[in-house]
Amino acid sequence: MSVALAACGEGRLRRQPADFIMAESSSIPSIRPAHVVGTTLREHVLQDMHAAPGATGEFTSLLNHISLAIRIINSRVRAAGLAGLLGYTGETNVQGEAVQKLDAFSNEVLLNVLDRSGHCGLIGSEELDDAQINNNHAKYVVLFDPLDGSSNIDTNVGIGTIFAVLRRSEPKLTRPNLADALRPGREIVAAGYVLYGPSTVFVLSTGQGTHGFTLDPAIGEFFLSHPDIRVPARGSCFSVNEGNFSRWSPEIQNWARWIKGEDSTVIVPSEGAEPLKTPYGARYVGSLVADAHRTLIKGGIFAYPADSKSKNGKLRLLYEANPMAFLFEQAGGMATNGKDRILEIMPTELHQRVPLVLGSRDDVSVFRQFVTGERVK
Ligand SMILES: O=P(O)(O)OC[C@H]1O[C@](O)(COP(=O)(O)O)[C@@H](O)[C@@H]1O
Repeated sequence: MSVALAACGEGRLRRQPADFIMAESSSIPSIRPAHVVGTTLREHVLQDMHAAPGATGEFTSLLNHISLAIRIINSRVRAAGLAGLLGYTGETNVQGEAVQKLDAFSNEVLLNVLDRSGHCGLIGSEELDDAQINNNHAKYVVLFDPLDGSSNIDTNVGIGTIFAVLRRSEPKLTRPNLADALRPGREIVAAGYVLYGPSTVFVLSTGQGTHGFTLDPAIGEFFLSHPDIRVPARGSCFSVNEGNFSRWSPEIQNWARWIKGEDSTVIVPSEGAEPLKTPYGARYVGSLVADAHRTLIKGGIFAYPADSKSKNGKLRLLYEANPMAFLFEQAGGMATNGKDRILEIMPTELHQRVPLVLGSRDDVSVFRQFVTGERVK
């Protein structure tokens, strides 16, 4: 790609992609830099911080440290087969799952970088039995799933990292403890996930909408690519592991039959809305991050309900369901356990599981109507 030096106001010269310059050279003084270099994740978070009264910069620094850990993990995910990071460590984690080398590596990177940040009073990870006290008087709690979609690691299918950040109430007065983490999701101050897919996309919310950033591998920087994501009110795809059908409750089986168009009941999700058109298409990757990302962008519904084998579903409340629910709600979507709002659930354990249903408002409302019996057929 050729570059040229061009004026960009204030008399400074700046390198620009030549083909862009040619198009507008007739009005060099009016070239707007924004066209050339997107907003970086760092700048976006800084803008958010400036909007927050009494901000000290610690929050921004914490998010920048998380972004650093993500870029390190990304570099190894993209070359896992060459870096000897495929396969298992031989250990079993607190979930009873065999730990994969990439799980362990990603966990170590996040623990190391968060420790170095100095901003974490407490850290909780899917790969750690207990929450870790880090810096006694630090403000924040970070809870994460270092590598989500483990069953897809060795087959090069989309995997991800998920995290949530909470602010401790009295960091200067109290020692960090588990109670700092066992708080409802509505108290989250930031949540995000990263999808290591065809490109690396970081979806983040600090409570001012949900935004997506794409990593430019040539520069090693995340740039704003999906500003202010809005989940469509309804979609045309459903995402669930139908292999569990026989274990679902009759209500959820009814919902599945309906959404596949096996029964022709016409459903109008809310007063005055258009009827929902079935059958929906089926999409299921088996990585929460990949299935949730598609649902966030295109709409529709993702569900990992409870079943006769896993009474509370499979996914973990604190570092899978809560961060996803925060991001979806900030994008105008919905997240429920089938009855209650995920972000209202009061946690009792670090690794507790919860049924998770998230997606478009119309689609999730109908799921809830089937589960609550408001709608049988
Ligand atoms: O294979 P199943 O039972 O459909 O479960 C898939 C679900 O389990 C998970 O892999 C659990 O997450 P981890 O890989 O982090 O343990 C989710 O990403 C995914 O949605």
